[in-house]
Amino acid sequence: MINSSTYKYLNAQETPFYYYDMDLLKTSLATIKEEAARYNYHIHYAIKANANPKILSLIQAYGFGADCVSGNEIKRSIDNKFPSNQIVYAGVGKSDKEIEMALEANIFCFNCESIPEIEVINEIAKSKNKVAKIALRINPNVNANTHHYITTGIAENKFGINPWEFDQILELLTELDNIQLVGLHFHIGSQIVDLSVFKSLCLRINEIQNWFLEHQIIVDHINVGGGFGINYHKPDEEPIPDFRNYFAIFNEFLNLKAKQQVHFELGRSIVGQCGSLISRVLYVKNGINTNFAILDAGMTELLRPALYQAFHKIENLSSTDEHENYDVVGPICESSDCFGKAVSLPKTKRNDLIAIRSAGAYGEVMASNYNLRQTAKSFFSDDIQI
Ligand SMILES: Cc1ncc(COP(=O)(O)O)c(C=O)c1O
Ligand SMILES: N[C@@H](CCCC[NH3+])C(=O)O
Repeated sequence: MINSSTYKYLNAQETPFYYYDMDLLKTSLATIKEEAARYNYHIHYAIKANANPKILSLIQAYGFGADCVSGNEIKRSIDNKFPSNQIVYAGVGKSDKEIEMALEANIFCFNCESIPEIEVINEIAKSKNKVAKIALRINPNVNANTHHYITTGIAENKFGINPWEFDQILELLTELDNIQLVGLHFHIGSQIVDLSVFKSLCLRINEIQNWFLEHQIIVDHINVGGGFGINYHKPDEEPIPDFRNYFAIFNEFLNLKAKQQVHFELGRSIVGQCGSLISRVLYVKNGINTNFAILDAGMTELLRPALYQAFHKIENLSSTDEHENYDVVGPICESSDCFGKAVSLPKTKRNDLIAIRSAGAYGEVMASNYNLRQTAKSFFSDDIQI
């Protein structure tokens, strides 16, 4: 929600830009910390959701670890003071160079996604006289009931190790001296709002963990990944997802062994609601069946609608007139450059300020310079002098 003095400040800036409500982020972080503490859960923030340094240093200050998917994300985490021993590193395609730098940085754990990757990590660790701690990222074949493109834990997906490879993995672990198995890791997808999916995940993890126990393997931690979704339709009514019920599911359904820790990798649920993309109307023009509101922001600033037909609430911050329907589009030379069709907005005109809400996760990080666009700036509520 943007009040009138903030509006005045934002309206004086060159658009488009990202605007972050840092009070909301602080409240979200405090809530997560409190709810996770009930069960002694360990939270790693998924840097991929938003790697803006100012956001990272605030998250780090709450004591969370970092979940990374590239060498550069590991570097960015360390630069923003995330302790290396709280950094986990997943990804199906870790390069030798990235593995080397992660070993040099002494990260907490590699979440390994294939047998050849484990062999390569062992080889590189050996050359450095180190022992790499690893967790097995397992593909549990649990349907996340979310958009097809952001489902990661069904058998057809490229992510993780399949259960039919477990015997081979056990053999390998006895042969490799520079690998230490410390965890089992799962991440089945993103924007999951149906909590029963997490119950199904827990039940499947129990089955998988039992297989390992039958083979005399007890790991230190179970990493259940991230994926908890946000309410894109009601960012003001539900600015913070229901972490209490979310964490309670894992407490109820996950069978843990003594001293076993539970790790989470939360991205969207932490930062999603605190960010908005702020843009200005360049032109309103008549189409055959619709009016187009053409913004100065496009899919280059926020790709999600073009890539996944994702819904983001769109608000006209400058007008309170009667509502009309608009197709809200960007300036990019692609027909998919559309933020919403038949969006009901107060009568909209050139230079009105538009907020595209819930853009804190997978917004700024997925921006591109296609059409040689300028990189959008970001503003933070706590920097605004009113
Ligand atoms: C391995 C892994 N962990 C955590 C996340 C964070 O997911 P989310 O932002 O949905 O919480 C992702 C992204 O989906 C991921 O690929
Ligand atoms: N980028 C996706 C989520 C993918 C998460 C990374 N595995 C989104 O905007 O919803």
